[in-house]
Formats: sequence, C-alpha cells, structure tokens
Amino acid sequence: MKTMSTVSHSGTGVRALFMPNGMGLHVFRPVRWHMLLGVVLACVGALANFGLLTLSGWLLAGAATAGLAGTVAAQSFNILLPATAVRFFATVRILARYLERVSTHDTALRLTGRLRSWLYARLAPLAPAGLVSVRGGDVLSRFVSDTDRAAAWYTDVGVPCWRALLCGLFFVGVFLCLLPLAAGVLALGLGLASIGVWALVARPVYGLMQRSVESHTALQTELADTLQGLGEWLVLGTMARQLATLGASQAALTRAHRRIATREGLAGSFVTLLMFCTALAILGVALQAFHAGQLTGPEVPMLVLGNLAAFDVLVAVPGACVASARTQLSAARLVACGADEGAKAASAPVVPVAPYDLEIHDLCFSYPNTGAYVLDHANLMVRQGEKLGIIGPSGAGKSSLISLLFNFWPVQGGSIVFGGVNVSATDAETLSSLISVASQDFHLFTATLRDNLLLAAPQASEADMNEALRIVQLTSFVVALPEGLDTLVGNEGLRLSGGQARRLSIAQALLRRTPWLVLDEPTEGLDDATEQALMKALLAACPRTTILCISHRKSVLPFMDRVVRLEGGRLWPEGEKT
Ligand SMILES: Nc1ncnc2c1ncn2[C@@H]1O[C@H](COP(=O)(O)OP(=O)(O)OP(=O)(O)O)[C@@H](O)[C@H]1O
Repeated sequence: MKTMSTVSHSGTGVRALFMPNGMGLHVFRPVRWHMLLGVVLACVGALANFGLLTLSGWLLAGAATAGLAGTVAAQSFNILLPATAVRFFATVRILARYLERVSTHDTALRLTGRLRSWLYARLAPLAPAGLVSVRGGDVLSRFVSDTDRAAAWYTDVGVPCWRALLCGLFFVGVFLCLLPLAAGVLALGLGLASIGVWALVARPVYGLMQRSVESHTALQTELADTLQGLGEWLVLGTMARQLATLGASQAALTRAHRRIATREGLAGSFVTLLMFCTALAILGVALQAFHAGQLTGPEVPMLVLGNLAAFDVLVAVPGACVASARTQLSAARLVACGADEGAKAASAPVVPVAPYDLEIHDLCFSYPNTGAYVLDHANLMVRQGEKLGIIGPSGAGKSSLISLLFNFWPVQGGSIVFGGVNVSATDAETLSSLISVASQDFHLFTATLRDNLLLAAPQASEADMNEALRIVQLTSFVVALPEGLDTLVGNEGLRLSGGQARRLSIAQALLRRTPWLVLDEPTEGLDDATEQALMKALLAACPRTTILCISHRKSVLPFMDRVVRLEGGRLWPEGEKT
C-alpha cells in the first residue's frame, strides 16, 4: 500500500542552487521558455546596471579631466554620446527590472499551479488508505506552503544564481579586455565572496531550515487540529494545554527563523566587506596601470564602479542559499507524497457491466498494522434490484465492507466481483458512478442546501431536488426556511440537526440515480414516524435500485427483501447462529 512518507534528508549541493532536487523535470518543462525569459531579463537588468555605473564613472571622470585641462579641451569633449548611452542604460535597467518582476512572478504562479495539479494527482490515489495516518494539517501544509516554496525556487534561487554566474563571468571578461590584473582581482573577490557565502549560509542553513520547516508544519498541523476540534477542546477543558502546544511550536519556529536571518545577514555583510576590499584593490592596480600609461584617467573610476556593479549580482545570493534550502526541503516533502502515477496510468480501469450483481467470495481483510481480521472468509451474493439489510454489532466491520466495495483498502484474500469485474481491476471513480453511498461520516460543505445537492448531481433540476427532499422528508423543513434551498447549511452543516444533515446526504445519493444505493444508518436520529415515512417513500421511488441498508434499527429491516448479519468476520443470513 502506498502512503505519504516522511522526508529523507536529501542534503544540499551546488547543483541544488540551479535545479530543485527530486522534482520531475516534466513539472518544469512546459514553462521552460517563461523561465528562460526571466533569467534573460534579469541578466539584461544587471548588464544595464553595469553599463550605467561604468559609463557614468567614465563620463564624470572624463568631463572633470577635460574641464581641468582648459576651455579648448572642455569644448572638444563629446558629452552627447556618452550621456545618451547613460540615459539608454538607465532606461533599459528600469524596464528590464520591471519586466523581470512581472515575468518571473507570472512564471512562479504558473509553476505553483502546475505543482498543485501534480501533487493532487499524486495524493488522490492515496485516499483513503494511504492518508489514514496523516494529519489533515500536514496535507494542507504540503499542498499550500510546500508548493508555494517549491515554486519560489525559480524566483528566489534559480534567477539570482543564474544571473550571478552568467553576469559574473561577463564582468570578469570585460575587465579582462581593459586590464587583466583588475580582472584577476575581480575574479578573486567574486570567488572568495561565493565561497564565503557557501560556508556561512549554504551548508549550515540546511539543518536550521529543516527545523524551521518542521516547526512550521507542526504549527500548521496543531492549528488545523485546534480549529477543527475547538468545541471539544473547550468542553474537555484542555484548551490551555492546546494553546501551550501551539505556543511551543511558534517559539521553535521563531528561534529557527532568527538563526537563519543571522546567518543570512552575516553572509550579506561578508559580501559587502569583500566588495569594498576588492574596490580598493582594483583602485590600486588601476592607478598603477594609469601611471604606467596602460589606462586613461576616466577608465580608473570606471573599473572601480564596474566592481560595485559586479558585486551587485552577488548581493542576492545569500538569500538565494536560504531559499534553496527551503525549496529543497519542500520539494522533498512533495516528492514524498508518492503515488505511482505510472502504474496507475498503465492499467486503465475495467468498467463493470449490467446486471450489477455483487459477489463476495471468501473475503479476508484486516487494517494495516492491526493484525486482527475484520472480515474472515466472508461470502455474500446480492442480485441487482435486491433490497438487503445488513446488521451486526458495533465494530463488526459493516462500514469496512462498504469501503472494500470501493477498493479503498487492499484485501488479504478472496475477491469482490461487481458487475462481472473484480473491484481491484477498476477504480473508485468508476464504481462511484454506479454506486451512491450515504455514509455515516458524510461531509456537508459550507454552502447552501442547493449547492450541496448540486455538488452530488450537477445536472439535477429544481424539480429533481424537490422530489429528493420529499423522499427524505425534508420538504416541510425547507419550505419553512425564508431562503428555502438557498439557505446556508453553516460550517460542516452545523445549522442542521444531525437527522436533517443525514437526510440531506441521502437526498444527495438519490439525486445521483445510480443502480446501487448504499445507506449506512439512514434513519439514525429520526423519530419512528419520520423513519417509516422515509423508508416507504424511498422504496416506492427506487423499485429497481439495489439497496444495501446498514442499520442497527430493527424497525428498518421489514422494508428489506432479506437481512444478513455481519459477526465474527462473516456474513450470516439473519436467524442463523455464528
Ligand atoms: N482506518 C482504520 N484503521 C484500523 N482499524 C480500523 C479502521 N477503521 C475501522 N477500524 C476497525 O475495524 C473494525 C470495524 O470497523 P467498522 O467501522 O467497519 O465497524 P462497523 O460495523 O461499521 O461499526 P459501527 O456499527 O459502530 O459503525 C473496528 O474494530 C474498528 O476499530
């Protein structure tokens, strides 16, 4: 059985700065040209900045030198061309930076969308067996935060690192043309800064980030649990303890963030320090070259300012290293949600055919890691159109039997054949188009009565909905509501009584008009008169539908053609001894 596994330590490396570990390239391939455009724009912005600073330095120094040399020299100094070039670079820098922001954020949003679809495709086949041991908050955290962080790899890691590498090489090349020694100093400065950033941030931050992501997930999970069970925490008087747990997760998260920020700040300061040291060294070698006649006066400030522009592309790298660690961890958490898409795609579901008879043969089943068999060589035959009651003590396995009908869990022995097809050869989607279930743990969405009904059967007309409500004895209740079907049911149906909510879930199942209808405790919480009226109306409305009715209430059973009892892992005709 596939499950959502925990994350293994994937480590970090230089490669991680240029592509996220473990994520299938197919996630990124469709947006590769958008990604490339962002990198190109980022490089254009950095080059324009370099051009602007170097040319400004040259222009100012050139104009000053010409001014000092006298009127003739000042008049012969051509200021128009370099001034136009300065304006050109300034405009290009503004435009490139603006377009880079728009383009990279657009690409990041596209990536987030693709990652969420990709994750959903991996998570959906896991439900419910593979997700049973996973807390809802953890799934939410992977779905929202981890996809966001993994997509931010492009804007926060990929673009700055590629820009630093490509532009860094280009700047050294330009310096090489002007003064090889200055190029050596610049290359040394950039190299030392990169190594320093690597040592100060890239390596140590991974462990800190791991703690931060764990604390963040713990906080999100605790928060989801707190909100879901708010009523219970209050009633049980354990709210203070729960709040203390939340506080501890928040404190751990803050601690981890503070340490990461300290490292990042330290690396940023180191880059700035090296930038000034390299600037001084370049000034020294440039002045020497000037005295030796290898450089003109205006070229000296040009090199110094060029050094500042060159280091500008490194300033974002400490942040990129932090983001890289964050991204790698999130990518690993996403990859850990591992359903085998290939295996699913390879075997297309077989579709059951009419008559939709059910044959359960020697079925053996136990939940993973429990050891105890819920079903032990159980047998059952149900013909299409039959009305079958299933009774049995609490915990006997009645609801489990319904889950197995949908192939939600792997069985240890025997078979379930529906419509001539072993359910393991088909999938839950195909089966649910033939079988509607009104289960005990149904979920009503925070929407109107109408929305909840249409969710089950989008094609249902107003008349269909009214008919379904009539069968489940909810007409008078809905008619009395000022907003009728457009009344909000509240969070998880809280504005409905337990019996009303259960009947609404039966109405949903009825609207789907499937050949099979499975009702798990359909009349629980109803008074006798309503129960009888509902069962009568239901049978009258569904003469040809197969109905499987699980119930503890004896009053429901006379409506069934026959009744079986689930006990000791087997199904017995009612009346026989186990
Ligand atoms: N996800 C699960 N993991 C492990 N054990 C489970 C799981 N779900 C149910 N069980 C166990 O399987 C057994 C059968 O549970 P099931 O819900 O099918 O019983 P039931 O007959 O429907 O009970 P009830 O009438 O109270 O609804 C129980 O002992 C239950 O504790």
